[in-house]
Amino acid sequence: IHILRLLTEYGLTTTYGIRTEQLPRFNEYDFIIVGAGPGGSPVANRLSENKNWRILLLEAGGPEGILQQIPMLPTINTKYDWQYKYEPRKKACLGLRDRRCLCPKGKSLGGTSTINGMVYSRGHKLDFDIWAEQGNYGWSYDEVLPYFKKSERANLREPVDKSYHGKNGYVHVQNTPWRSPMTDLFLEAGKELGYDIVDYNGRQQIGFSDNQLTMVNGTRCSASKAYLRIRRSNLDIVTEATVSRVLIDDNNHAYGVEFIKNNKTYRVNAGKEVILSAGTINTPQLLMLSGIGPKDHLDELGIKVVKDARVGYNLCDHVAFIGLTFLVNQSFTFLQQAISTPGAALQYAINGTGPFSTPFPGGLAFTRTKFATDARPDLEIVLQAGSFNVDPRKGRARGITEEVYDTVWKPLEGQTTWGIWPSTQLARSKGRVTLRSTNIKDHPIIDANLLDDPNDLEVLVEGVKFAIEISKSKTLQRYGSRLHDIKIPGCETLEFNSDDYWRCAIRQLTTTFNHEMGTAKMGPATDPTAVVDPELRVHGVGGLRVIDASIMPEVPVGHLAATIYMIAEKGADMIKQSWQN
Ligand SMILES: Cc1cc2nc3c(=O)[nH]c(=O)nc-3n(C[C@H](O)[C@H](O)[C@H](O)COP(=O)(O)OP(=O)(O)OC[C@H]3O[C@@H](n4cnc5c(N)ncnc54)[C@H](O)[C@@H]3O)c2cc1C
Repeated sequence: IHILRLLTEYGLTTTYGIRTEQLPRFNEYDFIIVGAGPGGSPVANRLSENKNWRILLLEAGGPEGILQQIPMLPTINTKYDWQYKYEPRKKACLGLRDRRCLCPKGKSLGGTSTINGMVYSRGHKLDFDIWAEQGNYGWSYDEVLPYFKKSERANLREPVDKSYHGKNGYVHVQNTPWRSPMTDLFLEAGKELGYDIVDYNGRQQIGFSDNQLTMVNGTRCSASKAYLRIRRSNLDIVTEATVSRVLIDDNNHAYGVEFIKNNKTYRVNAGKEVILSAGTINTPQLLMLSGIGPKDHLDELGIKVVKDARVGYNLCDHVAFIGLTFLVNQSFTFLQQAISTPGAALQYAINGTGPFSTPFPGGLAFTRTKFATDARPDLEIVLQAGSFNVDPRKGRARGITEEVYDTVWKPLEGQTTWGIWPSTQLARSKGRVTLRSTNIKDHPIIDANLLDDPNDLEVLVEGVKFAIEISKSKTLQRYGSRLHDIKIPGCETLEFNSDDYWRCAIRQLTTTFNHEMGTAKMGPATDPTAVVDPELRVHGVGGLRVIDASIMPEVPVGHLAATIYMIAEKGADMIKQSWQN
């Protein structure tokens, strides 16, 4: 029975098959890795394949929890989440609590892959060719595809371009065992609009698709579940250990880290390298606390400058709009009330299938708007088979205020709805992460600067129009699909459904897909904005690499984790090669 297996694996033990130590067993390791997300976990696994090396993985959070294993259950805003927020700005997130978009980040073994939406989607071919053109040797699509495949263990329904997928990797990629009827209608509407139904990780990204998800046997497959359930005596994993800085000697060489556990500070040495995989927010925080960052900012805080570098800049994300709701006459969508039945729970408990086995019942499509400048899709739409009226917690989790909920969604309670979240893929607005203080426990300042570039807003307006076209398709008209027309607070004076109305609505109900990236940008030494080189070594500092979402020089299309697994697999190989020579 599924639930018994879950309880055995995740509920009755504390380490879930992952061997952890209370404290490092040695004073020195060959490699110290900071952070156990999709960046750090694969690196710990691959480096410990070399039995002659001792590896230490330090993670600020604890082990994953049992609830994180059940895809449908939301786990953001819990102890497994750092619960960051963006700074308020004048151009986005205006209708949200305190005018702040939320920035959840996973805090446990597995990192953000334990709280994410589980969508497995790679960047577009051209994304990586552009990285390579910028002087990042080794990162063209043809060179990174083998690493995507190396990380993946695919078991997918058709359509699937088999030659693009891996079968023997650690990350399980599957379709959800249970599919909402709304997904089928979405795909049918896509066909009606002239799109192909595609494997978006294969030959062609543009088209409509069912989700490919990082999951196995109806449960979440996080980075730690994938890569750390190995028992190797040369790999020590210490949880609840928050690294507070990298130790760097007078020759600008990293020789270890300082970390805090149970209010005590410890030091541990790295004979070969320290690898930062603490994610897009915490990696720049750690770099800056260690003296690697913009000189003026470090001076302000009295931090001794080791290397003046553009750390924290280039913050980018896929910005999205969450205010689009459609109504239908028939109850074919995913009603929370319907799935929270004992029957659905029992189905999951026994077989690991049914609605509980899906993180969000939907599908997605990539397309090019009139603003696209090259072959890449600049718009993604994600189907939500049920809007916030179906599950108000989801709205609150995105920062929707009670007042906005009561005005827009409360009148729809009990009715059948669906929604689409359009998202700008090649977002041009750039933000920045800075330190709030020199204390590791203080949340960094995250100024995402969303929708600063008008292009990002206009692509979303196109996304809204595309969603309306889908609603107008014959397929959905059979169910009387229509746009919900209660105006979003803050935009009442504008003509409903005009471009200006949508511009206003998007600025009110903004979100991101929480694909924050780019704050320790990869680039050659000739690029003054680069923090790490194409082999992920920090420019100007020896013995220190960054392997996580922060190294991405430009925003790729799609969701992020698949690309981070690729970066980690490739990064681990580069480390192995450099120590073999
Ligand atoms: C709500 C949400 C939904 C998402 N949905 C998807 C999706 O469907 N598909 C997708 O591909 N991506 C999704 N993402 C994004 C994706 O999960 C992240 O981009 C990815 O996990 C980032 O990997 P990372 O290794 O760079 O960092 P993280 O996964 O954030 O891992 C960093 C790790 O470092 C640890 N750490 C941080 N600071 C320290 C320190 N000082 N000392 C020790 N340890 C530290 C953290 O606790 C964490 O475990 C989503 C994200 C969110 C928040």
